[in-house]
Amino acid sequence: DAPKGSPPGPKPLPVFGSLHLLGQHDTPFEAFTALSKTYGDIFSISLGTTPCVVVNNFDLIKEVLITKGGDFGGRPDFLRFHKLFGGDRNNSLALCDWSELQKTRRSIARTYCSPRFTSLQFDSVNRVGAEEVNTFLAEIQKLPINTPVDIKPIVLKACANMFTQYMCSTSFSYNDKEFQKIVRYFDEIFWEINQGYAVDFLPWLLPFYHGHMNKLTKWSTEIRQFILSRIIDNHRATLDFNSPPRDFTDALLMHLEEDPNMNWEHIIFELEDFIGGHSAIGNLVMVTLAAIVKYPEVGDSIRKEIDAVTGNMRGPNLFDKAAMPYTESVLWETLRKASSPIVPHVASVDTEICGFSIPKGTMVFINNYELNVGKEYWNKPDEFLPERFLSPAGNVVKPTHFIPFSTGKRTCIGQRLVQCFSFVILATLLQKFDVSGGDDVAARPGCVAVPPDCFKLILTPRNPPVISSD
Ligand code: HEM
Repeated sequence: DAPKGSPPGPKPLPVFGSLHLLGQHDTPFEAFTALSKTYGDIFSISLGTTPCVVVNNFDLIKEVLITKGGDFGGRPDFLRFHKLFGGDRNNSLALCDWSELQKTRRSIARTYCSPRFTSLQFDSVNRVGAEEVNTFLAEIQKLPINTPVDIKPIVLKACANMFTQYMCSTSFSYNDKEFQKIVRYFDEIFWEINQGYAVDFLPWLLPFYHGHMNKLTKWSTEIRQFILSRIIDNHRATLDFNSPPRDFTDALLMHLEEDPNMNWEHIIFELEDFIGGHSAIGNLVMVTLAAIVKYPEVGDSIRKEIDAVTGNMRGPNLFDKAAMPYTESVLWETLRKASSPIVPHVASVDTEICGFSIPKGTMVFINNYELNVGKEYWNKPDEFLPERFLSPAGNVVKPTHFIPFSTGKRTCIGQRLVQCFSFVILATLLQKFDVSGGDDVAARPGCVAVPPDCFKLILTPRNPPVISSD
């Protein structure tokens, strides 16, 4: 086929490009869907002076992420990203460009962050999850009942301890002031990463963001100090190179000795990145609870499943997940409706998409919003229907175009931990409590984050029936 040149797209304004077009919708991804109706499933758009391409259907998305994944392994060069990672975004696993180092970092992480069902690590995830939800429940039970309470900090602390216990064999008291502060900073950063800022594309606005950028540096510096003094120092002092690694932290420290391409900074940043993953799970749990408040029948169906599986003689655990497909499908439906954006990719070479030429450096937005809520892909996409993920036989089935964790070489490393820990927190909470709330209980479209200070929830203790689970 003859080369098609650049993809069509709106004519940019000087300096601002087409940034103004994104402001006309609730989320940039809704704006992309609207523009695709005019310009087609692949179009060009300048954001500030950055040349970008947006791909809007599953075939094009597969071409970028899988078939040509090697050509699109870069990430945007936003100043914010540098600020969060010690001045260099290549310290970050999610925001770095593709490299040999990234390949190594992903492979060290795989055993721990994507534990196989029958592995020792999976057993450890289950044990840590079960222990931590007991502490979590004890904290929740201290809260006043039948009145709105701020449960997000408690959910986040439970998630943080699940991560630090699993990855670093260390956990913290919920009353520990330093721990509380660090959990809050991680959550601020998660919220921050989920926002788009004009300064990302208009770097000359930087002077106006001076205070903001300093805040980012402060949060990340304090987190790093905490991880060093409260986690790593002790591991280094007790590391035994002749024994197998006790956890992910040991594995990283041992790798440092063996691999001349890894340095001390890489280890700290990798650990920080992974521990930070807990905020994503805490926020996902909050977004799921918001859906349960809005659709009480969803909570009732989850409870029916928990009561049947546990007989209410014990708390739910990860080995119950296979027998609780409805509860799992609620999490998938939450991820679909939340439609969390895929981090933009960047072309690392001159290449093509669908015959259109894409010069090196072009930023590529993957419009997964369309995949998650488009009428061509889903029946009644606006409704919250977890059943859509259940087969007639009652098993969880996900359509291939549903990729909330993306796909290809930069796919999310934490997805299995997300599925494990969010399941166990949600099932434990709903076994013991009815959850309700006021009109402010809502999640934003196109975002799996809720603000650090978010809605409160009313927890009413249940007296679950004891059911024979024979
Ligand atoms: C609600 C939960 C989460 C969602 C929806 C989510 C989704 C995603 C998505 C869409 C990407 C981008 C993939 C791409 O660019 O093609 C990503 C990357 C990534 N995620 Fe997650 N994620 C979640 C939680 C986590 C957790 C808990 C961890 C850590 C344990 C984690 C670690 C990562 C890493 C390291 C990357 C970067 C991979 C790379 O660029 O090579 N994520 N995630």
